[in-house]
Amino acid sequence: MITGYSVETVRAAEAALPELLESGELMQRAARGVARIAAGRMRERGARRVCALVGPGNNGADTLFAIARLAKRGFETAAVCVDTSASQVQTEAADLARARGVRLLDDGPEALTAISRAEVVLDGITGIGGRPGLPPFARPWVDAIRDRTWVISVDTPSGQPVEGGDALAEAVFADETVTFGAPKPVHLLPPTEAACGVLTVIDIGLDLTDATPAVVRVTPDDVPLLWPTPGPDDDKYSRGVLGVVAGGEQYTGAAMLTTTAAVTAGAGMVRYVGTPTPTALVRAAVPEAVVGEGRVQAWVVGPGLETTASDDAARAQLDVARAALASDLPVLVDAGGLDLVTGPRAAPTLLTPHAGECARLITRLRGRSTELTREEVEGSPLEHARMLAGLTGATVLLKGATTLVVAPDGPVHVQDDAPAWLATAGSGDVLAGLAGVLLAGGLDPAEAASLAALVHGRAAHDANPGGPVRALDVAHALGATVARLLTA
Ligand SMILES: NC(=O)C1=CN([C@@H]2O[C@H](COP(=O)(O)OP(=O)(O)OC[C@H]3O[C@@H](n4cnc5c(N)ncnc54)[C@H](OP(=O)(O)O)[C@@H]3O)[C@@H](O)[C@H]2O)[C@@H](O)CC1
Ligand SMILES: Nc1ncnc2c1ncn2[C@@H]1O[C@H](COP(=O)(O)OP(=O)(O)O)[C@@H](O)[C@H]1O
Repeated sequence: MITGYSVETVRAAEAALPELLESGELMQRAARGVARIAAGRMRERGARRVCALVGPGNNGADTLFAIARLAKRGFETAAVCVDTSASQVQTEAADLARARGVRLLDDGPEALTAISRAEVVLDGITGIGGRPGLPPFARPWVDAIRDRTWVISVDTPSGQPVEGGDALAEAVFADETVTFGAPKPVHLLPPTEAACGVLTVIDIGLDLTDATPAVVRVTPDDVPLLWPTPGPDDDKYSRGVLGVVAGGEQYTGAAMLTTTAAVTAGAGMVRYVGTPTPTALVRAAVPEAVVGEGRVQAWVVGPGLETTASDDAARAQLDVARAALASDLPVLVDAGGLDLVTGPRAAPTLLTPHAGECARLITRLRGRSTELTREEVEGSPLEHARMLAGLTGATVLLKGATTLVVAPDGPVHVQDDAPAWLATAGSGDVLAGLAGVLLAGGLDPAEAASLAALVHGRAAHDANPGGPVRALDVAHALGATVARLLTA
């Protein structure tokens, strides 16, 4: 599991090491880590010239100490500084850098030339003390960086919101970021994760074992710990029966995709409730599924569901969907089912909208005439996932290139496991069946959602490594993917 922490938590962990903090040892560990990564990258790229951008705080001091180390390793070094008399540590760092042969430059044309000639730039303008927005003094510096220059941000890409939020176009977009102690929200959350590039975490000795994370990402190592694996005393009922209310006369395939995924992912049993055409399809293609109502441990309501029922069969299916939502069982609500959500439920609830569905549902629940758009949700996905979780009291899995899982309380879960090939019709139906199995197996909605997103993404890789996938192949791959992750 990868855990990210808020600035407040990281600062508290630093403060718990007063000797290392005051002696400057933490900073030296940070600088050593940056220099090691930068030197390796320069050798790899055959680069000679490196230029540091040095802001006024400790982030700038880290970066000066790091470039002093790079000078000692024989690279051609320069540092563009805003004010090295800003603090004692900056003055010390600047003196050391100068003594090691780093060319220290104030603002001006010479500085801009050094930046544009550099093959590698170290961005030390601001770190965790940075407020969103690039400091005005650094704008010309960042503008002077050429496209082909490799940018390494020290701790955080300067100007981007450290606690996560909208990525700012004028701020730094790094090729890689070297952070200290643990990732911060900016490194793990969309859309700012993209501004960090490749992330390396340097261990500087912070103890965060008892700290509460702000962001969590489930990794393959977690699968054996979290996946509901049957024991010798289990039977199909004790493993969890999943009820699926999906598909209609228009979206017939959704029923088959969701039930296939549920069966392949290892449900004890799947009960399917639908209208005649998808029912016939499920009977033919998923013989393991049991058609009709019965006792279940959790429900998936909504893939391909038509909520404007036009005949008795569709109305009967909708009655089951509404009864599931009114029950005290865990329910995953997807696609058409989201139109049936009216407010909080008492039982565990997982909503799985994509950005457009999220926008529609928020607009309806807020009851305002101003319509929230898909683009607004895509631009600020975390904000809107939180808004929907707040409006419904449910856990929200917001789909997209990066999957966000937001519960009404607790850390944000963020999964980034899928190839872009997974953006294909029907893959959301597969995710619903898979996550439903985990709900029926007793996982809480946030765990079920993030584990499902991980396995869904991995199964897409496994279905056709490096190439296009169809949703049904992802569903068929689930069993082998789970086995691989359980036994790795
Ligand atoms: N603590 C430790 O032991 C360790 C910490 N470490 C390092 O310390 C870094 C944190 O250092 P930090 O606290 O000095 O803050 P930092 O990120 O340099 O920025 C503060 C300066 O920037 C300015 N400023 C900010 N935003 C601005 C804006 N938008 N526009 C304009 N100005 C802006 C701000 O101005 P002010 O708010 O005072 O007006 C202030 O001058 C951390 O990221 C890591 O690299 C490591 O060595 C490991 C051990
Ligand atoms: N660019 C992308 N990269 C990786 N996965 C993506 C990308 N775009 C969408 N996805 C994933 O594809 C799935 C699409 O779901 P959804 O939009 O509900 O499809 P459908 O309703 O057709 O089944 C989600 O799991 C989503 O997270």
